[in-house]
Amino acid sequence: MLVPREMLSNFGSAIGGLAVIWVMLPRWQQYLPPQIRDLVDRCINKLVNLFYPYVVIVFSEFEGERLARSETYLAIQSYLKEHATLRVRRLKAETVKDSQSPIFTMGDNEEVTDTFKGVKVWWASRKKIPRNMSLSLHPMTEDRRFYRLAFHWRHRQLIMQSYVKHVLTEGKAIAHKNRLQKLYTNNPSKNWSHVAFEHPANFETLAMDPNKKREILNDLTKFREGKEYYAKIGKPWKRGYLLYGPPGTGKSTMIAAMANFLNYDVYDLELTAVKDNTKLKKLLIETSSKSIIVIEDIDCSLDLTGQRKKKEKDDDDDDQDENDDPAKKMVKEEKAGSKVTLSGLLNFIDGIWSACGGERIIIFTTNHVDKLDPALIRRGRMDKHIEMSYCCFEAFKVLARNYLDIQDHLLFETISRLLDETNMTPADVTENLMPKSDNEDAETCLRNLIEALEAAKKEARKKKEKESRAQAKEGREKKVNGEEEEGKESGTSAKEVKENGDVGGGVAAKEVGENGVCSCRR
Ligand SMILES: Nc1ncnc2c1ncn2[C@@H]1O[C@H](COP(=O)(O)OP(=O)(O)OP(=O)(O)O)[C@@H](O)[C@H]1O
Ligand SMILES: [Mg+2]
Repeated sequence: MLVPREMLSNFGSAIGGLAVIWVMLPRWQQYLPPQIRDLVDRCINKLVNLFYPYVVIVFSEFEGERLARSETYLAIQSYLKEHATLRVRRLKAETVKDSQSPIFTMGDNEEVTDTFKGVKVWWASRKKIPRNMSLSLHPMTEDRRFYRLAFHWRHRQLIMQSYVKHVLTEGKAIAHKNRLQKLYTNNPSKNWSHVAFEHPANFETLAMDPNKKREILNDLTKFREGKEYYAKIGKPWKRGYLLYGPPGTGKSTMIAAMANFLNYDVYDLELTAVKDNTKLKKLLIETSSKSIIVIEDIDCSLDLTGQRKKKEKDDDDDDQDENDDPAKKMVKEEKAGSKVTLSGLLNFIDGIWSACGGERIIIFTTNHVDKLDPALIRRGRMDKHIEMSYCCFEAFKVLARNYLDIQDHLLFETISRLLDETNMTPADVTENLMPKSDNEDAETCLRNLIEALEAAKKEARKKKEKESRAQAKEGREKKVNGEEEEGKESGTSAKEVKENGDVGGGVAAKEVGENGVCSCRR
């Protein structure tokens, strides 16, 4: 009930006015004995408390010397937007930075009530117009807006210790939910620049084994809600994921789905554009909480694999290609310009980064997990290793539902058998499931997929046969070479023996010499 409180408020103000008069007139007071003065003081206090038993807290929109917009005010605004705006008649539409759409907040001088653990509180949105209407460089700060929270003094403890904290936590969560997600990228000239992150991937549309998917979702949920848990076990609130698997199995799609699920920003870290370890530290320190830091194709990014020698050799082999391919040349030049090292990255993940902020996920992706230095991906750094593999039947069913709106079909059995017999990435499966023209219905798409699977199976069989022929040929050549070697060795000894024979006995030397020639021929 707002009215009685307002009436009380007015009456209380009158009593307060009397109290002020009393305090402001020290000349009267000096003629009274101190005991009487104390008594009058106490009575006036009691009277004020009796008629105005409310405590009022004011939260201003701008604070500090530089009049920055108060985060507390913004959190309260978000909280009230969610909990109270439906009950007020006058609303204000505001465009807030990083928010997806204008937000509707309580209009000036509106009031609403809220209840917390059975206790009622009163919120009012107020505006103070300065008397001096002089021109200002900061016109928006001229109108001093504030929220006024009133509650009975009996609940002072509960409101100040729990309710305000609850409003701020919930308000921040609401603001975070409504904000625009961002995708940050780094480049050599500027640390991070960002665009809106608008990837449509989600776990519903991600094709993979449902049990594995559930496990990942549980892991992410546990992480997101794990603030207290991480504090309890004394571990920084961070988690590393390694996604590995052949190209086109959904590693990048999985990252986008994770970001959408958690509503986190994404920092796509391009290591080849980072000059050295110092710059790397600076970049990572600048990341905000509630974010995913991604290093894609970590095995290709830099010399992080600990296989420098081999890489150098590969690079030499690539020299010829680079002459033809300017893109390859550019990558090589970028790598040559970057001095980020494996130890730099590891030190950072384990060291200083652990100390700054929380709620960050780091993800590495690779096509060649076996090439990575074990130090880089050991548990504790990369806590969870997720294999993204070729399309299984369960994953296909998700794709069929997404692309063709079908849950079941007569051709599913054939597809299931073919998927068991051959490897096809989800990317290739999706390509076949997409209708190429308006005339293609679901069945045509499934038949296209069957055709592609059969072709892939044939191709794989041919490749296998070719490989086994090559292996057999190699084996035969080895055998022949081995025999020749053996023969040579026997021949040499024959010669030696022959030489010896010339010294010692001619018949024996001839016999052995003949044997040697035979063994070679054989
Ligand atoms: N598991 C999947 N679920 C749904 N769609 C997928 C999946 N895997 C691949 N796709 C489709 O294939 C396309 C390519 O997949 P994506 O870029 O995620 O593969 P990747 O594993 O990151 O490949 P690379 O190793 O080459 O980076 C995606 O845009 C998506 O349409
Ligand atoms: Mg990728």
